[in-house]
Amino acid sequence: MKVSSIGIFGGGRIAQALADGLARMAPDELERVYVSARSPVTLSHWEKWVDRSRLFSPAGNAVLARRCDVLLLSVKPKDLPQLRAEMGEIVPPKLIVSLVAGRSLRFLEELFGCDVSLVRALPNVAVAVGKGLTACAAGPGVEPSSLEWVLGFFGRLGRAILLEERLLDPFTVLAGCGPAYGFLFLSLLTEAGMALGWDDSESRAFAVSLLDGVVGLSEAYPSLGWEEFVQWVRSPEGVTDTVCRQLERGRWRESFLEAIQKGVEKLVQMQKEAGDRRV
Ligand SMILES: NC(=O)C1=CN([C@@H]2O[C@H](COP(=O)(O)OP(=O)(O)OC[C@H]3O[C@@H](n4cnc5c(N)ncnc54)[C@H](O)[C@@H]3O)[C@@H](O)[C@H]2O)C=CC1
Ligand SMILES: O=C(O)[C@@H]1CCC=N1
Repeated sequence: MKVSSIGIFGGGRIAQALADGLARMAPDELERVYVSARSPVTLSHWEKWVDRSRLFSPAGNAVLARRCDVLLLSVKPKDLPQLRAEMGEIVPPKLIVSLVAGRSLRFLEELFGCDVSLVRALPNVAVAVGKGLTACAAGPGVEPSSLEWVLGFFGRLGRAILLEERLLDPFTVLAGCGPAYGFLFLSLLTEAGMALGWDDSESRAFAVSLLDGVVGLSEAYPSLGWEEFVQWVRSPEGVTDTVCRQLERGRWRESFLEAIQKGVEKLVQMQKEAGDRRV
């Protein structure tokens, strides 16, 4: 599929992560990007990536929808109907790529009609550094070359995989939201360091080095299970053992797994409220 222009509708957090990733990993791609956003402040951020002539307010959404080959939707789920109305007539061939969490291909098909190609892509913010994890699911009738384009686009920003659509919601909670869980853990490590007497920036640097070491070890010993890694450090009756026992008494594992389940329930509830029948 030949793509000359990519319209990004909604230039917020995930779209800006994409732009940063493109600037690092595929700067040529930014030359064909057009963006619309509601707030002038948001648009002014985009001036570091995209020429001002390619930045639009929502009043330009119809122009963008006409002009661009790929229409990438990155507004909040609740803003999708309004955006659709502003986009006006969509004349095929167009490839619509929706990053919107929890809005099914069926819902999008009802919104945009069945004569456009629809792909859902669920990235995470690590696309900003070329380490994203993005899952894609294609609507019926999407040309293999269009799907290949989407996988290639997100593949340049990390890892891109194809999933059955029914797995996109669990994937959203695990991987789309996942960076937040990692940062929560880093913040906890930092807080612990500060409680033990280091200042904020030293503690933060320790926390990052620690996790970097953990990732390095997991890559160097791929056959070891997570529990084996823990046991490597957790000498019986030792200090790590004492800390781990305390965490286990606080049911931190159960609490985390229950929280993930709550995330899935939240997506289901959001879909129901929007009248989106589940896939
Ligand atoms: N933030 C993340 O890590 C991820 C977000 N997503 C999905 O991406 C979508 C966007 O999320 P965020 O970037 O976090 O939200 P955000 O609120 O930061 O960005 C949304 C942007 O869309 C703009 N917008 C709203 N209506 C518009 C319209 N009619 N025309 C033009 N711009 C409009 C808003 O002003 C805002 O700048 C959501 O549907 C979310 O589920 C998916 C994966 C990861
Ligand atoms: O929190 C959210 O709703 C979005 C979806 C994935 C990451 N952020």
